[in-house]
Amino acid sequence: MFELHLLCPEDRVEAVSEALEALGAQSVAVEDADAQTEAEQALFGEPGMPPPREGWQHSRLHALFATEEEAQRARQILPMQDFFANCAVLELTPVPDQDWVRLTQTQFAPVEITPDFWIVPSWHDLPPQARRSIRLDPGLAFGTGTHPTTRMCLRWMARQGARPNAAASPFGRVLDYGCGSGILALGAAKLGATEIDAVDIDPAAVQATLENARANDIQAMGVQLRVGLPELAQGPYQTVLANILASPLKVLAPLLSAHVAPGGALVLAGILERQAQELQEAYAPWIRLEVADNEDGWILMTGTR
Ligand SMILES: C[S@@+](CC[C@H](N)C(=O)[O-])C[C@H]1O[C@@H](n2cnc3c(N)ncnc32)[C@H](O)[C@@H]1O
Repeated sequence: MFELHLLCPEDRVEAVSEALEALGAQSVAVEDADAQTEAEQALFGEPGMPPPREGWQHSRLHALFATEEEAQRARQILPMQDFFANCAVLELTPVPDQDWVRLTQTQFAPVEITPDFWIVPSWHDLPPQARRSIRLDPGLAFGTGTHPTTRMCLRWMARQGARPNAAASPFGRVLDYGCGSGILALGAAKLGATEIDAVDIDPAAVQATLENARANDIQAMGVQLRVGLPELAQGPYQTVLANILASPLKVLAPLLSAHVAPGGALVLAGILERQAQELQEAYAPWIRLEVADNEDGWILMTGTR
């Protein structure tokens, strides 16, 4: 593999990316050329909505080609194009052969939720102190336990389970709304929930959750786990978990609130610190949300109906 590195202003990123793909690039990655400097710019997009911009003011593009000939051709042809004005080819580098599977695996170590509750990839031994664990490998669906939003939801559940007077299942009937890999549903099962519905708009997430449930023997534990598209969620739940993002969480406020049983808990993640008030306002007709945890600029909001 060979990688062509280029610089582009924001308004050329799309045209140059498309041209690179037309010239045989197998992938094009775009990053902020000013990253780690004073000029670094944050660029957040919400799912289902167009990105706020196509790229950064100074964007660095990395295009991956299968052969050196293809990469050289792109290197020669692009500078002749009108749309390449103000862009530059930086260099062409060979990509060293690597054991990509091993390399990926080394990037996923066991994740500690609490000292005795861990997320552990299948190729790792369980840490000796792990009394409870979720076996989970990175896949197409979001949720490996490495993101603060997921970790805060799991920590919240672990705290409920750890209460001295907690009943056998501290969660009652559980809804994992936007289940991704199913990590929160699996966490709830490992922490004592016996009746769980996990739903997602993405069929790949539904599939991943089913596979991860099998890998964790959830059925053998006597847990009734139902997995499907959002319409599977029906009726009241004692615990409703949703780690999505602020915009969809606001749109979903009436629906999620309606699923929370009287006295039940709503647990929301995917929210940035500065978005706390807008979430409080969106849920105010039904539930008073409070900030229950925070990590790396993300917050966990919870409330009781
Ligand atoms: C950030 S991931 C969270 C995955 C996992 N629950 C976790 O905590 O790591 C958000 C998930 O919500 C799903 N999602 C987004 N909008 C949704 C909606 N309106 N209804 C249901 N699921 C949605 C996405 O497909 C994605 O799998």
